[in-house]
Amino acid sequence: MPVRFVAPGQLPGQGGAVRAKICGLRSAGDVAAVAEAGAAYAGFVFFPKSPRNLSIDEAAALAIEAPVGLAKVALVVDASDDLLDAITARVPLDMIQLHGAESPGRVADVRARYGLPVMKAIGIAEASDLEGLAQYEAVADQILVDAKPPKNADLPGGNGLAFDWRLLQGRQWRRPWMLAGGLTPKNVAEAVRLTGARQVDVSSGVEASPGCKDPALIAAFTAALAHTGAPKL
Ligand SMILES: O=C(O)c1ccccc1NCC(=O)[C@H](O)[C@H](O)COP(=O)(O)O
Repeated sequence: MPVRFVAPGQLPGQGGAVRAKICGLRSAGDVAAVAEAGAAYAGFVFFPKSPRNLSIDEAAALAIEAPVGLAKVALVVDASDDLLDAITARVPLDMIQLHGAESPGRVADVRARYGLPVMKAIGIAEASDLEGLAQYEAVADQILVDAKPPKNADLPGGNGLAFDWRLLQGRQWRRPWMLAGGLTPKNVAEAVRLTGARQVDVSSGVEASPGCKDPALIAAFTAALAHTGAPKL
């Protein structure tokens, strides 16, 4: 499978900056804060149960005005082709994030149908959860390694929970990947140090309340990446 989306400095061993994805943006102010902080990716959530959910029209307006160079990611959960058709028709995107129980076959289908890089989220709570990762590395452009949600949680992600980062130590990766789950300005440098992540994703940890991003926390989050031993973006 050709890798269609590999930004400089993201493959293991290549060095470079640690890139940040700030997920769950809902306003032009959020997008401006993310761009100002030097984040690499902006995430828009299409999941009605989420406090970060936004309509296709709202996302289109934000994405169209986003600065060049800020990668726009649509996050969906077990989305139908109809929903993805509607999103991709209106919202200028750089990546689709699949955050449900999508099979490897579904990941491959989405990638082929929309011609966009696909990032598959995998929930981790214990070592055995890593076993299924390889089959997604074979079909996805990137992997989002996130905390597994608690049983009966309303949200499959964005719960502000961390997992044991030591589970990732020494792992060989076949694709660019991002670390997520319970990251904050206070703990992200340690998380990067322990896992070797070159990309990190955050939502709750840069919010004043669920769904309300705090520009100061966003800036603190990317500033904290300067203390990871890699240059800030
Ligand atoms: O953020 C949401 O509301 C959400 C809803 C449904 C599926 C996934 C969701 N978020 C996924 C993300 O990309 C988060 O950034 C990631 O899970 C980390 O979240 P957090 O632990 O809150 O930083």
